[in-house]
Amino acid sequence: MPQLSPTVEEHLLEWLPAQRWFASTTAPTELTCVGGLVLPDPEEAAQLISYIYRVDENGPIIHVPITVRDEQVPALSDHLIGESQRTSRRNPAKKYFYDGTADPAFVTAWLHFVHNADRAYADRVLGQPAAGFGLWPTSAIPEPEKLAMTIQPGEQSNTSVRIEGAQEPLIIKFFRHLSPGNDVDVSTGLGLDSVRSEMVATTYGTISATWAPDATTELEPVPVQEREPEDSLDYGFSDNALSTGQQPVAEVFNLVEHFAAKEHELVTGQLCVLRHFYPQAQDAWSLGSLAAVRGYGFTVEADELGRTLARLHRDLAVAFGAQEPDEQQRIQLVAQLSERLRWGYHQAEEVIGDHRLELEALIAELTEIATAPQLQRIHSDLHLGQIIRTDGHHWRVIDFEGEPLRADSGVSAVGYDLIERDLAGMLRSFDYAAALAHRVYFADQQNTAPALSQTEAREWAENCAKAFLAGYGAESGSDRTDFGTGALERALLLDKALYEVAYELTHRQDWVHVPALAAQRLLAPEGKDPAELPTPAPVPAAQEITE
Ligand SMILES: Nc1ncnc2c1ncn2[C@@H]1O[C@H](COP(=O)(O)OP(=O)(O)O)[C@@H](O)[C@H]1O
Ligand SMILES: O=P(O)(O)O[C@H]1O[C@H](CO)[C@@H](O[C@H]2O[C@H](CO)[C@@H](O)[C@H](O)[C@H]2O)[C@H](O)[C@H]1O
Repeated sequence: MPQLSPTVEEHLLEWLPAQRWFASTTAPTELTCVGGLVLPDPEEAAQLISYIYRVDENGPIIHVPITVRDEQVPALSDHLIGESQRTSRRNPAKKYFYDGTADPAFVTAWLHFVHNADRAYADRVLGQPAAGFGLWPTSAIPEPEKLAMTIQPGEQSNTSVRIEGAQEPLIIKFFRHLSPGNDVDVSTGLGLDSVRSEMVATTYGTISATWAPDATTELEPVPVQEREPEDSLDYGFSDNALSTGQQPVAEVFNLVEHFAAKEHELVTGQLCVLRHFYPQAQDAWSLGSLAAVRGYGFTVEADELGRTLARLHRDLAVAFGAQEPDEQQRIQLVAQLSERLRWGYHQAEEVIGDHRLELEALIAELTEIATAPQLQRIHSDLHLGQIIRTDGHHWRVIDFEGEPLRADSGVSAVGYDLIERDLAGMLRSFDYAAALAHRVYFADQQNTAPALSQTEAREWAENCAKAFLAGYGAESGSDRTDFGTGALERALLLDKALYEVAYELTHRQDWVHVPALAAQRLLAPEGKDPAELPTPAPVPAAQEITE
């Protein structure tokens, strides 16, 4: 059997570190295929493969859709993963590997798999349409040539693809880092849809898949090394085992046998979520940071954002329930928060300096809290970038996946979490927008835009925070004006700031000073003016602002 040289994995080991979503500080050395899906290409122009890989021996499980083509596609040149040569002397043709999320052939096949509620590999991979998507006529999904699709730009943890030209605009988020169990982004969207919440974009479906996370033997889901021309089948891909029922389970994909043999090692999770897309949407980070950089106020919007969050919390409580924590839950909650604080502090100490005593004093205060607030499903990684303004005036919340650096995010040890965590997330975000404005000011004193001095930046963030809390209070009927004064709220603000330091150390080192300064302030010894604390090094380069 001819092989391809380099192999797809060799290409991916080079390609992955350059992908924003891959987010690893160390280069991967090994990829083990632990699951996947081969989709049929009706035009038979490409092999459409969704690989599920384990990175290195114990690394993350990642999802990598690719297409394999015989010829280069100029329109996809920015998404070429690599090209390989067949090792066959008789037919040394080339193969081109593309990022499947950028290839209309792949995306169309993916949409059909969800829409048709297709099944593969003895039902271990399932297309699951929701909210009537399965009732759309097949013709509502355009042919690949007519599919207008764009990969969402920006700093995403996954890969989101906007689709226009279908019956309705859609957005598919291809999850990149997979976790077993019900994906919290998918389940939250479905739960909110079930109570007809207007705070989110309608969820249209998902694909569930099974993989063997600890597989020691490489699965061979995809014979990228095609058969010799004289073999009875050219590729073997056209007869893969999808629910179309035309073909028997293909021997080309050994997942079924592997699954049967190693049932105990299998886990199931989701590969994507499909939702309604709002083409004119603007996210609150773009709007807020632009306002800050221009020196405009943002309090009207901040008030609306507060009201939006209150409505979201109300709908989440209706969809998933809420409860007053009992004594055992209170203890568990404090223990979990303390653990998170220590984790964050450990990550951040090098940047923020020694504040161990203040941290332990805060943790001691936490244990004194007699009653904890209500627990319910929350957003859990809320910031300005997670709220979009649609239809000119309606705010909706997106991306319920939790904090990407935490495995337990979104659903705490007690099942639910504190709404105050979301409030803290938003206050931190106003601080970031203000810091961006100060950074532009600082980086370019000649800047014609009226960006903010440090004092003005603080004021801008404080005004936004006040308006946001007032909006939240008005809509929810609970006064939040003194948010941030109690131990629990200070702990949640600190928890977020420490997490952000860890996040920035991994992703954007030139932002680290923003949460680091906030953490220093939150940990400032009582009576000590935070301004006296050491200020992290200034950032020379201005962040590009897009309107
Ligand atoms: N339904 C939607 N309509 C319009 N834009 C959206 C929608 N969902 C997401 N977006 C945009 O796509 C981007 C990526 O979505 P998000 O769910 O935050 O992905 P990630 O988990 O990769 O960060 C967001 O910044 C947002 O601007
Ligand atoms: O949107 P994600 O789920 O990928 O969230 C992660 O990335 C965010 C940055 O894109 C990060 O947010 C931090 O930076 C924002 C400005 O870019 C700021 O508004 C947020 O307040 C700040 O936390 C988020 O923490 C991280 O989980």
